Amino acid sequence: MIPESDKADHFHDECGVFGVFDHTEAANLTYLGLYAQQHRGQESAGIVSTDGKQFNTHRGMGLVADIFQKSAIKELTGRHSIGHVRYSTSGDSGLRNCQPFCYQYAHGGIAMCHNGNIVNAPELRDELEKKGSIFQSTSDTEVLIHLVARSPGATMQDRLAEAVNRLSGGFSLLVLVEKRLVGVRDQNGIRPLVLGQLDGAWVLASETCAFDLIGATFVRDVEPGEMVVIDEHGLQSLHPFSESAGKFCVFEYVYFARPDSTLEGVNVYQARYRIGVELAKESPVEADLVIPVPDSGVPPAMGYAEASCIPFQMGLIRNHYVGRTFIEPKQSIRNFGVKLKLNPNRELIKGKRVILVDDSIVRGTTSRKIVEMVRAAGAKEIHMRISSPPTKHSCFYGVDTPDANELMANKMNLDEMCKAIGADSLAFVSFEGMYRAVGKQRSLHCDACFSGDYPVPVEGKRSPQLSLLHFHSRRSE
Ligand SMILES: O=P(O)(O)OC[C@H]1O[C@H](OP(=O)(O)OP(=O)(O)O)[C@H](O)[C@@H]1O
Ligand SMILES: NC(=O)CC[C@H](N)C(=O)O
Ligand code: SF4
Ligand SMILES: [Mg+2]
Repeated sequence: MIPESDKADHFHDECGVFGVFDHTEAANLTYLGLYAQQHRGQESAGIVSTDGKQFNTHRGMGLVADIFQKSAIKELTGRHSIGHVRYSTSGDSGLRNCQPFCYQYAHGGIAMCHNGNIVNAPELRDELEKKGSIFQSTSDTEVLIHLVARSPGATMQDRLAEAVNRLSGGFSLLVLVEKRLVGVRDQNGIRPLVLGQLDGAWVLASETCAFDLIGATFVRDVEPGEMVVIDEHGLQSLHPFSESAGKFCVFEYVYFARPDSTLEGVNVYQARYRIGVELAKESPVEADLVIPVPDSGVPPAMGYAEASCIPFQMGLIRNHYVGRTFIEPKQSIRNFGVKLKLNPNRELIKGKRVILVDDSIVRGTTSRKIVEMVRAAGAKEIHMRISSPPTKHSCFYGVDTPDANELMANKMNLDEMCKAIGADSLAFVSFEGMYRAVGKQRSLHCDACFSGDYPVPVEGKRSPQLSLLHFHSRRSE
């Protein structure tokens, strides 16, 4: 298990969901859909399937390929299935909080999973416990299941709509009942959810890269505030929430989503590349090489290099067989972890003025180490260029982030940050440049971690990470 104190070193990927209705290979497809979305969460994964009567569940800690052996998938019978890869934001990362959750209630079996964060989950849980609810986990998802179970609504859609209307936060969720698959995107559409078709069956996923792997056709994004209900009669689109034009997370384009995904009509790779172009126009500097910090820095560095007519070179080589830096247990080892993961190519760098391009500076641990390594490899000058505005605030909508006071840009101005990471110059793309590159109006996006403008109120909230745990340990003191 990942020690909680060490998890929030960077902004980390969120969760990924996948669902399929009425396909002979439902569980296999879900396995592949999760496999393609592994980048969105590596702590745990799970699949629930049903034949319309009985529900089957398999969940485990770790990576999709390790959790699901052939035998486990064989047990996941039935033509309908949902699955989840998790990076925790509410509740610890243990097995009890793995998704999907699957329960029996007054109306039969119900399974549920989501990507996002229910900001008012602690308050709702408190209220539910006072009414007698007993929880098996510390996850925010379980709060929603209780709300659905207690709802007096006549149909599943009514019960779910009533429950979801009580939630505050950002979430894309999948619900599987005996003969229905439901996908819901919160009214701001903060987290992604896409709809596709395969062999006549409907599929839902966080990102289109999941459809590419299984050969499904992308149909459309689920709209902000939309509930799609899929059953034997087809797909029904409902809008049970108050209208909103949407506030899709702009960080999906900057970092979280896979570059080969297209979300809300924008290809992620192209958006990143164009941010690099904007960055080069806004913050040019004379240099010999443009070097990306792999992997996330590659597309913006390519854009920067093209726009500035400075050669692009892979001056930092990444070892892809090393675990992500955030799972290292101690600060001393974590620093060592950066060296394990990235190694400068001395022959390229020696005596050169280099521009390093990365997507974000969060705590600054990575950037500081990289600048140090590149300097030690003989670089004459190091100019750091970042393809997002300074990250000054925590995310409360499904992304694991450090407390705001641990974010470098929250405490320091540009000059201080430049000094702290040891670069010769430092520049971030502007909000205008980022949105020009994305090609959408700023008002259609959440950019709270850069601007502090939270589309859903978060007053009085601590870091979203472990909010439920903190809440409960405080209460038991
Ligand atoms: O605030 P810092 O400590 O400087 O960290 C920021 C870096 O961490 C993340 O990359 P990560 O190493 O997780 O790998 P990735 O780019 O391949 O996802 C992010 O993309 C930045 O590159
Ligand atoms: N990153 C996420 O989307 C997490 C989903 C949910 N809040 C959990 O912690 O399980
Ligand atoms: S706060 Fe940042 S990471 Fe969180 S949803 Fe908004 S833009 Fe995305
Ligand atoms: Mg990176």
